[in-house]
Amino acid sequence: MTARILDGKAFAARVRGQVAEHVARLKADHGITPGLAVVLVGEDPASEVYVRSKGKMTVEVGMVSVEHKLAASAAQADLLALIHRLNSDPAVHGILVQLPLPDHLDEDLVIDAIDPAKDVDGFHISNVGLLGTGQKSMVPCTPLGCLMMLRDYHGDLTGMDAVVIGRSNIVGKPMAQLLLGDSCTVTIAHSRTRNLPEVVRRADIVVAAVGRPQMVPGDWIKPGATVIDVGINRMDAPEKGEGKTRLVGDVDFDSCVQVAGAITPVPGGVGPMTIACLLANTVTACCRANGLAEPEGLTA
Ligand SMILES: Nc1nc2c(c(=O)[nH]1)N[C@@H](CN(C=O)c1ccc(C(=O)N[C@@H](CCC(=O)O)C(=O)O)cc1)CN2
Repeated sequence: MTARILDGKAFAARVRGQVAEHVARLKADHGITPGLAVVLVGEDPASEVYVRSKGKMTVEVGMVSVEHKLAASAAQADLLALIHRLNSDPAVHGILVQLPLPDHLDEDLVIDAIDPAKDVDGFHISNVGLLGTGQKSMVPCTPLGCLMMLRDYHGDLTGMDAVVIGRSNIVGKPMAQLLLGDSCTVTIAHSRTRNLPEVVRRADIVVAAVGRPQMVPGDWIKPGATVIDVGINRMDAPEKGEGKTRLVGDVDFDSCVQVAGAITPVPGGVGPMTIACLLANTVTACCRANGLAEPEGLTA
């Protein structure tokens, strides 16, 4: 058996199309244009690429994009002052601080300075608590994208056994909460989990988010299971030429694709959904701020 490949690039394009339609309606019916502010501190090359893509796609769906670039040496007080300004700017409905931050900045303090209603990353402690208690919240973009893909493929997830490998605040924990919210039986596994292969073999849904290249081999996967690969690991690829690299996920695609029922590739799987869901969250935040109906199918 060869698994069905879940095409995140095409799915993300559809989500962006839905966002664009909603933005057009907000403008036409209410004269409101959603605005997203992205803050980049320093010159991490990958972060620069992601921030550029976010700005470009924000404009493409008809929203206003504001970018703030701070030097790598920026003081915490200056970053917090910028966030406070954005919090009180009525034209800004979503605020995102690109991670990782330089080491001298306190990530928790910075994230918790963002107005929870504008926290389109869903990382603020208030949103974490709301999600954990099953209340309306802003939902982290990558797990939201995974959930959308799973719902699209399976329809109802009720009663399915899901194993999330990885316990990060950004992906593993919120992913587990979302799957629980959809009535899956959820296990969070991690590097210290005993008998990890056996635990993973029980799962109808495997979400791999550990940040270890190709860690999950095909013989850990139950035949027919759905495998969602959140890993984005850049590896040397001398076979492509000197100094060349390639991206691999946290699962060994070549062996897993032979056993799984469905699988997301890397690149082109979950990654593109992250920015699509950021745009979806910005429209949701804008609607909530204005007391308007939220876009259907774009929230958890
Ligand atoms: N504040 C945040 N910081 C970071 C987040 C986040 O959600 N919020 N996530 C990641 C980076 N990220 C967006 O910021 C992101 C990562 C990957 C992709 C993506 O489309 N990946 C492609 C491959 C791209 C490539 O060739 O390098 C794919 O998987 O197909 C989009 C966004 C960390 N920081």
